[in-house]
Amino acid sequence: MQALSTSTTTNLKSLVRPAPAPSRLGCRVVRCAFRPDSVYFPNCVGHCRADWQSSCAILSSKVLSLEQPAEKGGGADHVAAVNGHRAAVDLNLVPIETKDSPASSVPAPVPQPPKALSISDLTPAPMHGSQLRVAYQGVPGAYSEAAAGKAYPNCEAVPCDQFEAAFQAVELWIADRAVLPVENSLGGSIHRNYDLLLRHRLHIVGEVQMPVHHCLLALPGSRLERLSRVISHPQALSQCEHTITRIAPQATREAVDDTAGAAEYIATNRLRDTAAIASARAAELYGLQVLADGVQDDCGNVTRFLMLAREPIIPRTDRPFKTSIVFAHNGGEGTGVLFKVLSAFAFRNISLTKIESRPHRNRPIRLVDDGNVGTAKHFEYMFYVDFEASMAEVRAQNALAEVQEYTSFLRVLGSYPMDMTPWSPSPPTSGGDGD
Ligand SMILES: O=C(O)C(=O)C[C@]1(C(=O)O)C=C[C@@H](O)C=C1
Repeated sequence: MQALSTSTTTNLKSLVRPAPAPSRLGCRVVRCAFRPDSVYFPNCVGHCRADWQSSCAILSSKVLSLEQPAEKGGGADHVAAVNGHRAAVDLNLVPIETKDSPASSVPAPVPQPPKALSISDLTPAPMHGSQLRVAYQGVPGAYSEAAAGKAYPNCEAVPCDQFEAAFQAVELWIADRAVLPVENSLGGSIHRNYDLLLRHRLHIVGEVQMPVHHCLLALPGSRLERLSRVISHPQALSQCEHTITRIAPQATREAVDDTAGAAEYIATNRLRDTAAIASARAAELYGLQVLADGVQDDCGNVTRFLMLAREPIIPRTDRPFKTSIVFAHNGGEGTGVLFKVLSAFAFRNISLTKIESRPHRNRPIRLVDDGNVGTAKHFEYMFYVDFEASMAEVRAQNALAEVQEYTSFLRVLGSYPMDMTPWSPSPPTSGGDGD
């Protein structure tokens, strides 16, 4: 299957069924300060549907945690019930950019990526029966496709040419879920997806961690010493940097959209001097030979993927949960805000598993006139934090209520079960682990 592209999802907007809106009965309509184009209802929960859902998830979780023991046999996504009350933590504070997304920070691919799928090749999701459709970035054989299969066994994986297309596929009901990488143990964070999480209104409903075992693939008969070029996803290139320098020092590296797409490109264009870093499955799919197996720089190479949906899940307390938030604070509110935020978790014994900062695109720079010493410029940031607690827990609700006091906006991206599957590093093989 060819990959779904952003432009085709945009064209489909007029064809897909819009998400149902919350009832407006009895509510006063007000313009949102951050989003003048949007309306919200002061006596209802949330300024817009996604906020409303996040708030409802928290409210519902409070009801669950107070009134009844959590149900057994979790894992499935449950749609949050609406209870019509105002959230204790108001989550309607995030400015959303309305402009088209800027160009990716990833350098433009040198080889042409696989041709994007025409939208007419996809049936909109509401008609597709019982099989869950899961959008991922890449083409068949990509690690993200494998992650989609791990997250949702027996799903129909829907390839998308860009991360943004995967978000849109879910928003436009072409897919039911998206599975997207956010961080890798060697390459670090996939910043693009952090930015897109904020720009779009999907909810994190789960996570999966996948060991990533890379191979160096080329046309049958190719030789390592004759390679002039190695192409792959930028993350994969960075995860294999030292190994490739060691085994093919003469080869230049070029970034393309995904690992399996690199393999497909070599096969389609019969490129004898080029190799791809991709999975063994990509070698099988595109008829390539494995020149070196296990070319990642460390055998403990693992990528964490998030599962995204239109609806949040109701947080529970019968299994370990993680919650992801994003916040920003006003520069004028004094120093130590980050310290105060972190202490709100520390005092409640809540462990943080990740903290990430990204430029605050709506307000990138703060000017500070510091007495007679001139005007100082500070960069402004959005902070993303993952913590080990469920929003169904009172300590997490209290921590967030406190965080809200220190911040100018705050959004819960999702409260979801932690991936607890046992993991062991991939065995060392011919190519990798040489350092
Ligand atoms: O190109 C792929 O195969 C992907 O699924 C993308 C991706 C990533 O973005 O990190 C996923 C897992 C690996 O870390 C390498 C690449």
